[in-house]
Amino acid sequence: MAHLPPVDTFDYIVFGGTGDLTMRKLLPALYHRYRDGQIPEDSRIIGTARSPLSRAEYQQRAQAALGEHVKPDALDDATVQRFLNMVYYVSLNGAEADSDWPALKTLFGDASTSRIRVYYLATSPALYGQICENLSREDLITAQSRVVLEKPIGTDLASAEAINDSVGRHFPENHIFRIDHYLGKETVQNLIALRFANPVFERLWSCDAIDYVQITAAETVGVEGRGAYYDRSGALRDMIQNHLLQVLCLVAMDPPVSLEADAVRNEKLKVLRALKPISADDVAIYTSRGQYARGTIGDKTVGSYLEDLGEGVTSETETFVALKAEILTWRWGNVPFYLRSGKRMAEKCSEIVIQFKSAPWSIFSNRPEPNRLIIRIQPDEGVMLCVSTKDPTPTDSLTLRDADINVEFEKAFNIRYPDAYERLLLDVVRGDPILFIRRDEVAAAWRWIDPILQGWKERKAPLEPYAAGTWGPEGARNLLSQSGHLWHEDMKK
Ligand SMILES: NC(=O)C1=CN([C@@H]2O[C@H](COP(=O)(O)OP(=O)(O)OC[C@H]3O[C@@H](n4cnc5c(N)ncnc54)[C@H](OP(=O)(O)O)[C@@H]3O)[C@@H](O)[C@H]2O)C=CC1
Ligand SMILES: O=C1O[C@H](COP(=O)(O)O)[C@@H](O)[C@H](O)[C@H]1O
Repeated sequence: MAHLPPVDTFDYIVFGGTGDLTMRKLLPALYHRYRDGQIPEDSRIIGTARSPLSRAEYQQRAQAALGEHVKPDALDDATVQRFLNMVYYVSLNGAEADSDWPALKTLFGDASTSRIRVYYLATSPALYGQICENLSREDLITAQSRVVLEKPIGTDLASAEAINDSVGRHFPENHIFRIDHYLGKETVQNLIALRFANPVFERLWSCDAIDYVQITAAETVGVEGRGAYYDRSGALRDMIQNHLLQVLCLVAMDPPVSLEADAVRNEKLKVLRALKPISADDVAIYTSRGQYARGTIGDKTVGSYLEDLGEGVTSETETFVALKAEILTWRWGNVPFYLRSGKRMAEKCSEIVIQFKSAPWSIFSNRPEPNRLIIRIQPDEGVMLCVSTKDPTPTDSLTLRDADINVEFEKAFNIRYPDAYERLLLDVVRGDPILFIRRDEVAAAWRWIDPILQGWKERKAPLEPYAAGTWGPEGARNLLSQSGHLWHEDMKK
């Protein structure tokens, strides 16, 4: 492995330290970076939550989480023990002024104020403002402090603005890191390299050559233990408002003048602001929403969303959304961007499909299929260009056959692909905001999403059931077929 320069010593204070995200993603990510020598031994990871746990009990939970979420070949006892030595716990209600803030203060002790302090808010966003208020009142925000906000920030534009105002009263914008883990995925970052280091693509990257774009994030899991959160959120707020719109921005933005964070964010913002509004009255034309019913995934029969929520529960929350977005710019005139995301779908797969226009004329006995560029975000990260080649069968005519130019990154570079959080957690310590979302981007995304939510609330588009293990409801197919387009559904191709 190449030498990875260590970051400066830090204290990472995770509010929501006993939660699903911390156990499943944050601790394993920090472990991997520690194992690769990027985290100095005198750094500390301080979990906080209301649960009354001793440090030893929290370390046991952390150890169990590593056992469950880190591959065995990356776990060795000595490294795990040294990592656990960095782990602390403070029982604290982040939302209450009279909670045990002195315990946190004592833990900081007389550590130099030049030590980097990261407050990671992995709780409900409704608590972000109060936590920051308490940190400020307790004088725990130093010049070297940063705050990380998990998504989704708010449930609409008004609540997002209120949260951003309340956090912004205590942290300057350049110390606020709004995380979107899709931006930390290698292949999503690779979009910048693919587009702006390879003129062969960028020259074709517009309505001149591109027919339509599809961005999919499909999951086979249901809501698992997160029903209480998810039922108030739904797929549009959980996945589209943040992850898929961010991916859309990277696909659609103009070349930034540099890789300086604001240069990139300015270009993304232009895309968000150029999205054609979908009014509440138009949701039936531009969107499809669904909720999973019982079905089969692989050879396993799984229950419906309502069954997953619990007996006797009713809900109109969407677990699937597809929509047709349009970007009102010269580059993207008349190029639909189809976005879709759902739970309990046929396969776990996130990908971008760039569908090029057909050849204007064919001299062959069969027509060439239009070229298609598939950027696989996960799993099997890679890029595949589908081209027409000569069929090698010795017939009397020159006929065409489809073939793929396929690069699988993990194989090509012979390296374990890091989880998105591994990159992002250390970027916060480095103070590098390029893969984090600026406040105006959050607002622009909600401004576009709000009327869709309103139209759905007014029931202007049906909530269709779809069988678990399929690609979503009929409405999603109709959304494309009316323009003669098809979803890419055989992800292996
Ligand atoms: N889980 C995931 O995969 C993802 C989650 N997120 C976001 O991350 C955040 C956390 O999600 P997740 O981990 O799933 O949620 P969980 O419900 O699993 O965890 C919530 C955590 O917050 C703590 N908590 C609740 N209230 C308080 C309080 N008043 N003071 C201090 N701690 C408190 C809980 O512990 P206790 O009850 O002991 O206080 C628990 O540790 C959410 O914003 C979510 O949207 C984003 C992307 C993915
Ligand atoms: O942010 C979220 O993302 C996950 C999907 O992430 P992925 O990296 O596995 O694609 C999703 O399950 C969750 O509901 C959502 O909150």
